[in-house]
Amino acid sequence: MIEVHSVSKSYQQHHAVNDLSLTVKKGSIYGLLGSNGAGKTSLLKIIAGINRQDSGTIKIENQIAYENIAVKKRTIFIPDVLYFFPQTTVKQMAAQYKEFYPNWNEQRFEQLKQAFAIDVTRKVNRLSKGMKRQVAFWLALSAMPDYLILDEPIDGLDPVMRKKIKNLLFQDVAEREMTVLISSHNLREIEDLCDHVGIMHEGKIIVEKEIDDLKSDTHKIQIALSDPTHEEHLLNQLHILHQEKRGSVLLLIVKGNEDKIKKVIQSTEVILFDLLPLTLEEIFIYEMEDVGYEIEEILL
Ligand SMILES: Nc1ncnc2c1ncn2[C@@H]1O[C@H](COP(=O)(O)OP(=O)(O)OP(=O)(O)O)[C@@H](O)[C@H]1O
Repeated sequence: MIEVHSVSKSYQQHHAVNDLSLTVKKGSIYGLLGSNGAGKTSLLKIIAGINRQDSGTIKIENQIAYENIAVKKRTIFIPDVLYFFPQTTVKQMAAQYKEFYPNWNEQRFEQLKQAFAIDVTRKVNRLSKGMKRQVAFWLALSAMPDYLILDEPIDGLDPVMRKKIKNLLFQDVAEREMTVLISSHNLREIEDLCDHVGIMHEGKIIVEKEIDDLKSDTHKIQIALSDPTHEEHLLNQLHILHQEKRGSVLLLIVKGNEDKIKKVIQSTEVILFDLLPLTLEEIFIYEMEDVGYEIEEILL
């Protein structure tokens, strides 16, 4: 489990991370979303133990992460800007990883040759941007980390490779409870990957949700009342995130338990009542509206 408690980090006068707390449960995939400059990289570098926070605590499995070799041997951070030693081949990088990471799995490295299909004798710095990223994943997944921290990992990968890497991540999460924290500025890009999503803005988490809860807890409803004078009474009984009127039809985004919502609506006479599914993007649009933010200004 990764526990971030009240962490702040400033550069000169600028608060990159501002009193931020979050928890990533063991075996889950947490998507950290936010616009450019929201503070994602700053936070990930602190969690990975590369930079030190000004205040607050970071614990990985109850241990302080900063300068903790035991934690670092089980954690891999793939940064947004990759670095490989000059003149080093894929094979030489693998040998260095093998030396540092005690769980390095040579058999897996060999197996993944089929997925990545890059000649191991090639110098990594001469590979294309997307191929370098593939090598970073190849090495990381062969090191069998318990914690994988990924900063904008999908950038530069083609769609086939994205799918392959997502499947490999799912496999490691399902089979050996690897914990993944992944940053992105694109909700659509990671919505099928994560079980938790947090949206970061100006150094803070402004909305944080478990995807299954979110999907089962937010509903799009179309309704037309037999007697429009009952509208106010009905709306007062529901937690409404958004409402629109199209003629006599009300379009509502409502939070809460589906059965309870149905019960409330069925206590009023209706001539139309539909409960429709919502996309994750729609859910976030309304959730953020509810806390006073426009998603378009932060993510899209
Ligand atoms: N080393 C540094 N020195 C000074 N300011 C920094 C430094 N690193 C980050 N910042 C500032 O902290 C803020 C957050 O930056 P950060 O890179 O964490 O954001 P981000 O959410 O990862 O952005 P992006 O999506 O563009 O990568 C920015 O205003 C940035 O200019």
